[in-house]
Amino acid sequence: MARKFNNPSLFITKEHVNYEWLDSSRPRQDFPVINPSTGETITILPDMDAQDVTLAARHSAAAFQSWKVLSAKSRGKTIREWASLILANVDDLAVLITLENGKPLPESKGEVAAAAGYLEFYAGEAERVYGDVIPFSTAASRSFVIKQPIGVVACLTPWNLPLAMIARKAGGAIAAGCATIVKPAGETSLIALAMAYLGKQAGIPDGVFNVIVTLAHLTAVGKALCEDPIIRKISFTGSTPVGKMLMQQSAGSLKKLSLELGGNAPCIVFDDCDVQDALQTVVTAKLRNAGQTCISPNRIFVQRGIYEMWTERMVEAFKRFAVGDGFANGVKIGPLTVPRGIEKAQRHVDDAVSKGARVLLGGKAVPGNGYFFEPTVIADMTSDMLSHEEESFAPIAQLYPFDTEDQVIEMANNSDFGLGSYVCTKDIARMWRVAEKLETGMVGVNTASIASGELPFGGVKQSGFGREGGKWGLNEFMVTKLITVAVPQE
Ligand SMILES: NC(=O)c1ccc[n+]([C@@H]2O[C@H](COP(=O)([O-])OP(=O)(O)OC[C@H]3O[C@@H](n4cnc5c(N)ncnc54)[C@H](O)[C@@H]3O)[C@@H](O)[C@H]2O)c1
Ligand SMILES: O=CCCC(=O)O
Repeated sequence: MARKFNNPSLFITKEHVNYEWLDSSRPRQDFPVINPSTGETITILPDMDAQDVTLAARHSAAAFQSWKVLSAKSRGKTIREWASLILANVDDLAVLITLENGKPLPESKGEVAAAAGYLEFYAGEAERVYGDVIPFSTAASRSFVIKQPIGVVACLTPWNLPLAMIARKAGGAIAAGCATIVKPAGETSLIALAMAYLGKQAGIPDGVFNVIVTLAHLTAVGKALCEDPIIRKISFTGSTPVGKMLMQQSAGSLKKLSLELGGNAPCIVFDDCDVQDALQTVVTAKLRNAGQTCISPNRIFVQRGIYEMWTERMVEAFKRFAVGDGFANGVKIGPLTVPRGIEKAQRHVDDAVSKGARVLLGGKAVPGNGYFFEPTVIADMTSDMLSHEEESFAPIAQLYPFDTEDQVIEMANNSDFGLGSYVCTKDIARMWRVAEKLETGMVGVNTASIASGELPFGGVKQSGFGREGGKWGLNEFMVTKLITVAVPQE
């Protein structure tokens, strides 16, 4: 392992994965964590399995009993300390993210800051979980509604924002008074283990934040998390097929679920927009994390009057984004995190070309050991193409011409998915009309910054349900209880 860490304890190897509840003497297979820039093994970790889920769930249930009775202020103090430690270790954590996810180091540092931001927000918001007093319909009783933590929560987190998504899920759950079992994507396990280490240093009690790392036992671990009756809630970010499977597997134990599934974000560029600003917004949003975010503009609709000019300028802008190892200076686009991402990107490009689209830039994987895909611009997309149906999750801008507002709303809503969407226009009335008609959980108007601790993140249709962030996100980890008190009249 060539990278030097200021705090070497954050690089957790097989030997250090040794929780109180883990039976370390039981023989386990190992799995490699791979650097997607080089294809090299960063380290190996123990491949945990369904038995470990059972043990972790029991341990969490015990920890929940003492964590839930603390005041929100007291829990918040520990969570804020956790956020401070995360910020204090930003350089090392960013190295871990770049090592296993591949994104450029400055972007990884941004993700560390975002993760701390989620924790800080939830730490404060938990102090504002208010109840209700119901106006009485009979003089003989009074009714109150309170919120209580739901119990043990399983957080299944993705590889694209491997630290921020843990903070957005587990941060909310823990602030609400729950205990958590985090199952990160196996490809990005190291950052989850580092977060657990810092949580312990901050004073998060044993059992409140557990991590199960696995690659080979993914299916069995996912099933065990869904079926264990101790676990009361599943919060998942990932693909729609996996989300549906988890929902089916959770039916027997009737768990509450939040599913943040794939998107297929429409981005509508009207000819009255500020082209320079819009271009910067769309290009930045598209190429963030090499196009691997669920709110990446996937279908970019550009009004006919500016279509050719926009297309040319987008190509020029994409050419300025250097592709390479996320540790190299000046690199703006790292590799795709998983090799299957390359296959999907190529499938989308080839399908579009076969149906008449024009590739204006890129269009291929970069030869070598890393999982790099060229920044790609494709013009003249149509709704019969594969990437109109599903997100590409790659640095590919897909451009569609359109003529009228009504036409583009129909094109944008012609999707099974509904997570993020974007509108670029200077016309305020149009902004409202279009934003209200788009069938998505979130709309960015002249901005792509739509994710932050205080905002409700989530989708509709096949993009799932439930929200993360804000009071909505906290509520996902709570149950509503009615208390009615008899008040006999004299
Ligand atoms: N919403 C997001 O942020 C997000 C994140 C990752 C992938 N995706 C989408 O999914 C597509 C495919 O990515 P992939 O090949 O990694 O997808 P996948 O469906 O194999 O896995 C997605 C996530 O689900 C987890 N997972 C898979 N099977 C599971 C199971 N049986 N039980 C529990 N967890 C399980 C994985 O660890 C991973 O984190 C991407 O191209 C993208 O469109 C979306
Ligand atoms: O990819 C899913 C989450 C994207 C984000 O929060 O910015």
